Amino acid sequence: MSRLRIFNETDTENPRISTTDLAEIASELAKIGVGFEQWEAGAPVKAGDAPDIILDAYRKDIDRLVAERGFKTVDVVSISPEHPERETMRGKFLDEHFHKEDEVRFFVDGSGLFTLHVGDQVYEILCEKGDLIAVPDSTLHWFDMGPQPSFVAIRFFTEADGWVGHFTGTDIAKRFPRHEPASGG
Ligand SMILES: CSCCC(=O)/C(O)=C/O
Ligand SMILES: [Fe+2]
Ligand code: NI
Repeated sequence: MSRLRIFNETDTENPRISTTDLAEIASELAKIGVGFEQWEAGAPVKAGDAPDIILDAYRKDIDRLVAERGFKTVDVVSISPEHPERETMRGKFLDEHFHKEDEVRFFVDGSGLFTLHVGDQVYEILCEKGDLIAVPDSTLHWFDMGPQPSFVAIRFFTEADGWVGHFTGTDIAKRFPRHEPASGG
């Protein structure tokens, strides 16, 4: 279940808001210019599937979004818990950074934890299958796929170069919760 928690940056343990209500999540995030929508993610794809399979399965949605918003590049991050490079891939996004373009991601399987640092507030968003999130350019943030990653996200870029992160060098991300592994068998 998708979830939003909002913290003061000085209190990493007690969120001042915690909600799984999708309308409330969208409305809180809209206040900081972040788009949060639910899209149908019914194609039979799973974490670890090859990017081409994902792109073929979601071609219609991708083409629509590209036509509407003028994206130049689309790629896929698809990682299962068995991925041999999972630690390296996890480490790539774990520290505070920003992009010089909006960060638009459509989760079509699994989950991941986005955390945004806006002013003195920290917005932790648990994104799940079916969530489309659009974070404005220059927003400070980090992303945790967890130690046993299991997700597929389609990424949309307005820059031809694709993913470019600018790291701030702060340690704020280390002080906030990480993505907890799913419990149970
Ligand atoms: C959810 S897709 C992988 C993470 C990513 O692209 C990013 O920019 C995290 O900040
Ligand atoms: Fe990012
Ligand atoms: Ni700050």
